[in-house]
Amino acid sequence: MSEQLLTVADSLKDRARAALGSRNLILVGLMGAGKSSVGRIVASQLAIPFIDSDLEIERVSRMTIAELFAAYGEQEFRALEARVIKRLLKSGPRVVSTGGGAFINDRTRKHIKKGGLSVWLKADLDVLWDRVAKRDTRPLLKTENPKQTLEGLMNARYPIYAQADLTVLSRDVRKEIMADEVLKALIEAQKESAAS
Ligand SMILES: Nc1ncnc2c1ncn2[C@@H]1O[C@H](COP(=O)(O)OP(=O)(O)OP(=O)(O)O)[C@@H](O)[C@H]1O
Ligand SMILES: O=C(O)C1=C[C@@H](O)[C@@H](O)[C@H](O)C1
Ligand SMILES: [Mg+2]
Repeated sequence: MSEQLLTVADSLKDRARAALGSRNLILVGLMGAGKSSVGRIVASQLAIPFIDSDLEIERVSRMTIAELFAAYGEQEFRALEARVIKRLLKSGPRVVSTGGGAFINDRTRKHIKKGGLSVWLKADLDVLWDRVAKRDTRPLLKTENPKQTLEGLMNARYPIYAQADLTVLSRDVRKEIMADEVLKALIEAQKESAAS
């Protein structure tokens, strides 16, 4: 990378870090949108801690998400998810990647709205399907026709994800490029709020 390009990359990180301040950045969106993988890169670029709520739930419960769904059902999982996310957002700045259903739950969505700046990674069905079809660990997709189930979740959930503070289109490009797009959206949002 030339010296000039390095400077541009550095200033993107610095400007995004300044725009975030002490707030948390919370990634929301459907399974496969890239919340966990892109969130990790964003946190590393901003040099702040990264936490994935699904992994944190698995750590505190000492069970996998699939085991939690099987043993206690979705409702209990959502209650645990709400408590874990509330706790994770108590201090900042952090990047918190949430599970796909977190923002859909009313209680969890309130914690997220209060706890920082939310970013919806929005992707189309084919991008999501290509990614989630590679692993069968997602309990909600253990159906006769998982692609159709995913489409149903998109239809039901997209109007709710749209309530996030920012939306970034999750395209079929490298995760690093997606991470840069999140940083740019953060800077733009800060500029707009300073101008209003
Ligand atoms: N931009 C990208 N390009 C290529 N592959 C990607 C990209 N983003 C994510 N992936 C891959 O897609 C899969 C799903 O990504 P990831 O686990 O980050 O999604 P998620 O939004 O956290 O999903 P979940 O809600 O299930 O936790 C992973 O295998 C990841 O490596
Ligand atoms: O979309 C969802 O409701 C889910 C997504 C995953 O991240 C996990 O949190 C769990 O499998 C539920
Ligand atoms: Mg994830």
